[in-house]
Amino acid sequence: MVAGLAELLSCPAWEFTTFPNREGQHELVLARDVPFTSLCAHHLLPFSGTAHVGVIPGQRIAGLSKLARTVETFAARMQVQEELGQQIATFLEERLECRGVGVVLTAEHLCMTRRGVRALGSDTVTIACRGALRDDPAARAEFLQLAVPQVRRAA
Ligand SMILES: Nc1nc2c(ncn2[C@@H]2O[C@H](COP(=O)(O)OP(=O)(O)OP(=O)(O)O)[C@@H](O)[C@H]2O)c(=O)[nH]1
Repeated sequence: MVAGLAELLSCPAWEFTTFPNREGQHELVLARDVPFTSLCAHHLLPFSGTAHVGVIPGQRIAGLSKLARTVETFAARMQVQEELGQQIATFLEERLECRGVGVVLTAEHLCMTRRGVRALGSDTVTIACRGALRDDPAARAEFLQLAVPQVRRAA
């Protein structure tokens, strides 16, 4: 497990409010376009963009703001984008004991667009999926179609 993640799992800075899944919501719940800013651990320059966080609930439903709070909490560290997505997915999977988690991050890295290679206008998309959103092709396709901006625009 990533250093510090175990500590956060047992003691987040905010209440991770959940509700009983009384009506059997075992379909996708998706928080889209959650803005985030983090700091590139290598260059100490910001990278920022949007997160799309999908959950297929199990016995509990997450308070919706807690999905965005999870993104904010992990983005507050110095990060590598791939690890940020994986940490969010691991945290939600563990806390919610849900059937699936998917995290799509789209971000501009200033270390890549404003210095170095200066690839102005580029962004980076990373995907971290667990459970049904990783292993069930239909569930994964539905999640990505609703989450990924390029797919959404084409639809
Ligand atoms: N799943 C779900 N959650 C909802 C809905 N409406 C509101 N919520 C969430 O219910 C939760 C209530 O959590 P609390 O911790 O009591 O609320 P809070 O202290 O205002 O927390 P923050 O909104 O995170 O500041 C929040 O996460 C809301 O976003 C809904 O229709 N579905």
